[in-house]
Amino acid sequence: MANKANQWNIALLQMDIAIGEPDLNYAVLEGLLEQAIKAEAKPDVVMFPEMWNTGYALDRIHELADVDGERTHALLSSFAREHGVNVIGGSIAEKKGDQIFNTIYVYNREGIKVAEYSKIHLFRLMEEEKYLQEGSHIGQFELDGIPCGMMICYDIRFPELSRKLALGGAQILFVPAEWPNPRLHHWRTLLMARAIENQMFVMSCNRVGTSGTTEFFGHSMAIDPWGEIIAEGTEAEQIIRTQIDLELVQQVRSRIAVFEDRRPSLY
Ligand SMILES: O=C(O)CCC(=O)C(=O)O
Repeated sequence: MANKANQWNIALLQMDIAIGEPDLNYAVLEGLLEQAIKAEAKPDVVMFPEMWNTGYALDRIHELADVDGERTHALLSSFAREHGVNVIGGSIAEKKGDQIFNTIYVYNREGIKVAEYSKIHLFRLMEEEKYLQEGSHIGQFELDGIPCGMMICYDIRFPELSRKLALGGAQILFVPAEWPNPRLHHWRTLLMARAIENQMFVMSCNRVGTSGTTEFFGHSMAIDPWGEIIAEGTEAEQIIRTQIDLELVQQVRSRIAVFEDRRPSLY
């Protein structure tokens, strides 16, 4: 169960990512995880950014990606079990056979992998489609009995996906990202829109730092089902902490009955 009935403490680990240096990135993440767990309000859920193991080193991704996710699994599964914490494992470059996926692993408090999701909309502006394989299913799962959804970065531009997750029961949407300048306005607006239109919590975790000439602005956000930003990161590496009460989802949904008022026969 969540901490108290339906309450979750969430920690968003807004990290910098060294491009093409998995050893460094695993070490940075381990440090942040240790820090996250030391807080007085122990997190129920932790999450990190997109492609945190390699960054966008796409031209060397076949040699750098985590083969069958084994290194990531060893770290995250044992962390989840040791500390009794749910883990939304950001996303990693994952090698399966000769294909590379951009994949999130989700662990429950026992350290069991309960779900995985590979990005289904590949971002052409970063030439993802030339190097990565798109996923073939959506990201729906439960943690502590709470229905959740997940998507990755560019996926938030596709409202049909979050609506499908909401219709499948999701009360909270998790979004790891590497969303760069100059599109802060898009990032904030799209995340708020996904929360408002689906009347669910949205938790996003973006990276900070630079990669070549590309700058990443952080601004990881926790947004409630009313669309209010309840926590937001700066542009520095940091842990953003928030506490949510999942009861709010039903309160907002019963106040404005969007799901009952839909007219799917017309659109
Ligand atoms: O849609 C955007 O503007 C950013 C998307 C992106 O950077 C990504 O999916 O990696």
